[in-house]
Amino acid sequence: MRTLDLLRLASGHVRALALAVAATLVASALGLLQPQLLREAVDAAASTAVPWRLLMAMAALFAVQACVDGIGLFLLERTGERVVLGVRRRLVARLLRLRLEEFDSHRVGDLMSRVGTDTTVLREVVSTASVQLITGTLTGAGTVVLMLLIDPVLFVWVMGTVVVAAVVVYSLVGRLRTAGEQMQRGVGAMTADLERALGALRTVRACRAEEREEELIGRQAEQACAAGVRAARITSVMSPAVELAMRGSLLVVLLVGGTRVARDTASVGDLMAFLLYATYLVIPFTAVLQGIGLLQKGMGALGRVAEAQSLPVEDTSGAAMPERGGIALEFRDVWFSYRDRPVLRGVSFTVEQRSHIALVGLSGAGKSTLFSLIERFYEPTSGALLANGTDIRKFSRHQWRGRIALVDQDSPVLNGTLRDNLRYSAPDASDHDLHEVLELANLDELVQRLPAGLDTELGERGRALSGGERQRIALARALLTRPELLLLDEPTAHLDPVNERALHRAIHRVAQECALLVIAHRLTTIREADRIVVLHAGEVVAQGTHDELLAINDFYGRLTAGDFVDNSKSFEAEISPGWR
Ligand SMILES: Nc1ncnc2c1ncn2[C@@H]1O[C@H](COP(=O)(O)OP(=O)(O)OP(=O)(O)O)[C@@H](O)[C@H]1O
Repeated sequence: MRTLDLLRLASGHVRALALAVAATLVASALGLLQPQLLREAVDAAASTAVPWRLLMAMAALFAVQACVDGIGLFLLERTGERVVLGVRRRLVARLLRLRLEEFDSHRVGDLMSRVGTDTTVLREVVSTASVQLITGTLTGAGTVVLMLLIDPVLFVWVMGTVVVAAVVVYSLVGRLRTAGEQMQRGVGAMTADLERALGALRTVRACRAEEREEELIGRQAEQACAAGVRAARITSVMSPAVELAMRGSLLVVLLVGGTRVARDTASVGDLMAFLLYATYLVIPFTAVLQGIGLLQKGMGALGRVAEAQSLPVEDTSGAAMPERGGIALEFRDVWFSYRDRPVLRGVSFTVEQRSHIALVGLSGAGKSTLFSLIERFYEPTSGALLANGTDIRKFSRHQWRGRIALVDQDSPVLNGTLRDNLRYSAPDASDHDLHEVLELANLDELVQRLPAGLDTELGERGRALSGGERQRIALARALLTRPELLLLDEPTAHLDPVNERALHRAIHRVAQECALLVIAHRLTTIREADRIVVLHAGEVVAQGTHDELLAINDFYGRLTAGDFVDNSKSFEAEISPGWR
């Protein structure tokens, strides 16, 4: 099965590979001619003068062999790189499109190590193991035939020792493969942990956890090392066994062949040629051995690459959306579970066109999950989300996401300039559009302050910015697509009162143009809304305006008595199952 996968890897590169293997084979064949010439030269030198022509031919043969060998090697390395390029591109494309559930059950660092380390092992299989196995086998076979032709009796002696080595190798190959697999898994786990720790470096430092992390990641590295050592142990048994067989066979050749020459039953030329072939046999034999070892390691890596390549991706099919004109979104009896844990239970509410709806509820009530369902990161377990009456599952995800925009709580800023960051959602936006949304998000002052304005590099994940600035950049980016439905996760969380008021004005202006669904923690944000949906433990427990809810819902009153973000802990403690 995996061998098939391996062959499939090489498809598309068959010509280049065949050319490379052919060059290496020609080089090997030229090498095989050399002992024949030597034999003739030695036997001729015994009776006549030094045969210069033969010696010149041998020198030329050496030179041509080296050139052809070099060309073959280059072609192979190049093909290896290209095969890996293809694998990496396919893998990256796949990982970027995986269903979000997959990231709940796979570690990002481990997936990354499949693109980096595992593909590097694969390159070795393609560029080294393939030629080692093919040319090693063919050259080995050619050498064997020539040895048989020169002296069959000597050959049988030599084979006796070689068979012993072959049996040792065969018995160890499976274990080498397992060790290779374990090593790659260890490297994957180490990369995943390192990625996690570096991604949260500030927390690591603040918690003084460097040593603990070092210990943990070091342990993963040790596991990879232990598997590597196991592989080395197996190889260390294999290699001396082969070497012993080789040296033994040389001794046998010298002993048996020497006796035969002494008794005049074979010529010195025969013995020298045979001896040279016997030493030459070491090269293909070792090559095949190393090729088998590499192939086993490569199978482990291939397994990991193939597994990542087969993870399910988001379905991109679906009908085109109708012309723009505003979205009215309806949640109709939506149920949803993360794995087997129900998080939303029969949620129903509507976001009318150009309306402004606030979602409130305690931490863990399911507010962000509602956003994930709207973005179609996950699908409801039952029930449906309808846009202007049509189930959103009917539309292509790509088109649907083009009509809505999401500003998350962590508002990530990507690497690059401010302009790159803003245009991330709308690559064709003009500078005029950019300035419009910058003004809307109250960012013009920031642009003036930045040394290179829109072309200032923001650093990885926007480290040079404050939380509020990052949030407003995320908002400006979202607005640039002119969404028909804007999802905001507590947009004023990081803002001071001045900026908060400015952002509220911005939101108010945006709300004239599109529907707004806002996860709100602050009273000021809640009050802005046309209607408030109160969510508790995955259920909509009340809906209405601020004043209506104050009158009818005791929980809502207590929830909004202060800025309940700060008081949520005491609310949670107070709330009993019968609070409604
Ligand atoms: N990827 C996930 N896998 C499993 N459970 C999850 C996942 N994401 C969220 N949950 C769980 O689902 C529940 C609802 O989470 P959600 O993030 O929607 O709440 P929230 O109301 O947005 O909370 P907050 O205000 O704290 O952001 C929580 O109990 C949370 O533990």
